[in-house]
Amino acid sequence: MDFLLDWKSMGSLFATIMFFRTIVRDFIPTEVIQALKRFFSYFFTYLQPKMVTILIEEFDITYNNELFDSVQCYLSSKCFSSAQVLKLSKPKDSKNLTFTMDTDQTFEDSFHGSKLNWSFHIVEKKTSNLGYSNSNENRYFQLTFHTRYREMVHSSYFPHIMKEAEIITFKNRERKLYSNRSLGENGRLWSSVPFTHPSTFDTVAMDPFLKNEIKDDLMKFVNRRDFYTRVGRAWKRGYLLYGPPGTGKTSLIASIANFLEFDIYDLELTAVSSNSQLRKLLISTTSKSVIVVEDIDCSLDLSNRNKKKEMNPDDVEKMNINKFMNPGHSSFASTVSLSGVLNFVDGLWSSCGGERLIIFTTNHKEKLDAALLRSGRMDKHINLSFCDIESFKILARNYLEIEEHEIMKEVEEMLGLVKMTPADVAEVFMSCEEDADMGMKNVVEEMKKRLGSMTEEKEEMKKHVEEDLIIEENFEKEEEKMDRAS
Ligand SMILES: Nc1ncnc2c1ncn2[C@@H]1O[C@H](COP(=O)(O)OP(=O)(O)OP(=O)(O)O)[C@@H](O)[C@H]1O
Repeated sequence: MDFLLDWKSMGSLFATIMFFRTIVRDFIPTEVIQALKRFFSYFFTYLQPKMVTILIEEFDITYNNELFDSVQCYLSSKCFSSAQVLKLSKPKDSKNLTFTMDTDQTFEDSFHGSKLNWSFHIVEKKTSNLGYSNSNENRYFQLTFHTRYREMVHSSYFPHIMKEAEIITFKNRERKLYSNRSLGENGRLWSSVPFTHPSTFDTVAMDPFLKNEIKDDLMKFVNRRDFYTRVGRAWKRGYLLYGPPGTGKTSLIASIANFLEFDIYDLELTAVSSNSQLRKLLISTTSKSVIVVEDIDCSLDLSNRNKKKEMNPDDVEKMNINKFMNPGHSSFASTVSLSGVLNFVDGLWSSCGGERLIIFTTNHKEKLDAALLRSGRMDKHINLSFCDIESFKILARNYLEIEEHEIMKEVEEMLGLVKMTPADVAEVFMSCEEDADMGMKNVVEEMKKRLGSMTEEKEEMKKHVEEDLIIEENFEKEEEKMDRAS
């Protein structure tokens, strides 16, 4: 019954509509109907939110779209919380797993209170081989947002995405240790392995004040990009680490690279044949890198800037061929000059604005040319010296896991009498297999042994001096006798 009633009311409704439609058609002029239609269409369109859509394709006609990569990186760090289907991967050179959105997935981002909708799509390409990519697919991100956010998206949101992506990429990458020791192999100038040296500012044994000073200096350096641009200087800083062997120069370099999360370029100057090759190597360095030249005094004859190479190019060529045929041979002729090295230190050849820290190490600072040492080239001279009690305590903490010990006072007194490098102390501790008492006892014994041999050496020297004096006296007496006789 209800069913029948329903059908009846439907029929009467339909009849009423038809009746009104006829009245409207017959009695209202067409112009008024058109105007009403326009009004309603405008009214409903106005009520709907006005949206803007931006498409970010992976490849433009001729180039790889970097913004696509930035968006991908940015969204992969965000979409885990809300997207329903995600792809998981581990990119090369990255230490972290990466999530990416799957096809046709959507993600809502919010930025400064505005809602922004992202989706990811793949479509088949209609034309092929025109663009940068050889792939048959066109991958793109679609961003949809209200038109009132147009300006904000352009001026703030995209720059924010690019900055975030840069930070994420930087944090995710595996840092590299680059070395030019395999120069020439595989046609590459640098070979690289992930950088995993464990030395940090906590483990390196040195004066705590100096340590903090270095950290502050490094932080100031990396945060002063605008300053370097303003004053028109290359964004680089030069450190000279000097001191006896085994005092931690290499360990400090590793700590600095770990602290800044920079790559390390280990530049072997003796394997670089010319200034132009040095320039090529430098241009190939990436930003955020530490370029290290160890034992600069042994690398090249850098003591005199004006010294001219007298060898003619044919001799140089012959010697270099000889070196490659016989790697142990010492006659490899490098034409890298001091002025070439100074250009390198001055940042003249650095191709882009990224920050670079140049570190030279030497055991003999006095051998280096003053031009190399002046500030602006070597901005900071860091002296790493023999162990004092502060450095010793850091080593004891690292190797033996102790802060204090009953014979620490004796160690302090002994350190005032004998010279022990941190490497010497570390060596003794290494052999004690973390037995703190044995480590401390052995180190004191080692110091006493050294003190003993120092005393013996002194005695020996004293004896020699006394003998020389006696010989001299005898000689003078003989001369006097001969004078008197004549
Ligand atoms: N200051 C230090 N702090 C911690 N460990 C150190 C320190 N100095 C030396 N060592 C230990 O001694 C070893 C050799 O030190 P390192 O190579 O850093 O010295 P270096 O001054 O660079 O020597 P060289 O001038 O011979 O190259 C390191 O592996 C480290 O274990």
